[in-house]
Amino acid sequence: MIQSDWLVILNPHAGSRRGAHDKGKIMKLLKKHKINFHMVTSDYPRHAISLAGEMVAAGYRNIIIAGGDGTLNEVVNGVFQQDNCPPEEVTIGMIPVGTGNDWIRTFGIPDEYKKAIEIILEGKTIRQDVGKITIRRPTETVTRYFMNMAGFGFDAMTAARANRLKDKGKSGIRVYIHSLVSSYLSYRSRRLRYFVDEKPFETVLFSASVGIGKFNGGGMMQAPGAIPDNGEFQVTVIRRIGLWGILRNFTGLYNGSFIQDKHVTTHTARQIRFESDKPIPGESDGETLKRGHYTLEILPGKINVIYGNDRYFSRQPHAEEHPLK
Ligand SMILES: Nc1ncnc2c1ncn2[C@@H]1O[C@H](COP(=O)(O)OP(=O)(O)OP(=O)(O)O)[C@@H](O)[C@H]1O
Repeated sequence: MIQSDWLVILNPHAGSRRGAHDKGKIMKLLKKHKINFHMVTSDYPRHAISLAGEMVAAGYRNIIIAGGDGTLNEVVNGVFQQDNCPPEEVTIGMIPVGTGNDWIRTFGIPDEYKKAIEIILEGKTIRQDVGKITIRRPTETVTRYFMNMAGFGFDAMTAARANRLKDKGKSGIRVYIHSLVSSYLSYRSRRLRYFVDEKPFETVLFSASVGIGKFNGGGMMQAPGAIPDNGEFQVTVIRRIGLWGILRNFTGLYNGSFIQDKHVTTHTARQIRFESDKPIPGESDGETLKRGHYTLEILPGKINVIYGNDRYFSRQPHAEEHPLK
């Protein structure tokens, strides 16, 4: 039976355990705003994947995520791995509890519980594109989905280090700055072939980002041209670059102007494939990926999300409204 209540999936670990600390506060705010809901919590890493699948099977179609980008990523992977209902029938709202909270930046949702809940009540939805990653490894092929951005090379090494710091209880922008500096000291750029809609390119890769949303790394605009409902990724490829090059572009990373640097190439793509002799590190929505050869495909207009403002949308016809029941 289809449930009319909201399902709230709360990650107690998000935001360096802000989820656990603020659980009561979030429940109180939801009740105050007269939102009927059933709350479940993720008890261990990746638990939200199976929870989302089970809860969709139990009839929930409207899901509020109280967590960060990693929790959103897990829930969407759960929605795509089940076959009880098409992802297009699921609507996602976000109460940002994470550290970076980068997905909300493209969707005009403030990093504040009360305002985020008011936006959920307003109920404006758009069907956003979803990224599908296929990782080919010698022993297996793995599929993952993402909602915001995937990164390869330096970006992924930084994300992995940031996750380790978060696990140690560190929080805030310092997590990203610390990870950036320590990754730079140990990272080596690698020769890499990549194919944009099958057109071949070769580079010595420092870092690559594949964006549906524009931001990652706690507010860096790594894919300034990404539009979440236009059926295309924006791909940003940074060639080998020295320390001075990074420092010179640091402000530009936050306002997107770094893409004008001579070390940077951008593409729009429906599919992108990365191949290297030694697999490069990868991440999607900040979650570390297994290493292998990566193929990323865009799945246009696949899941309904509640947004605050539409300034970054294409407003193409497939960005249809999906009224909440
Ligand atoms: N009960 C739990 N104990 C430990 N880790 C958990 C638990 N539930 C979920 N996780 C893990 O918590 C991690 C972090 O979640 P999330 O990404 O939402 O928060 P964040 O890292 O603080 O935010 P952001 O990604 O926006 O920076 C995820 O990798 C998830 O697998």
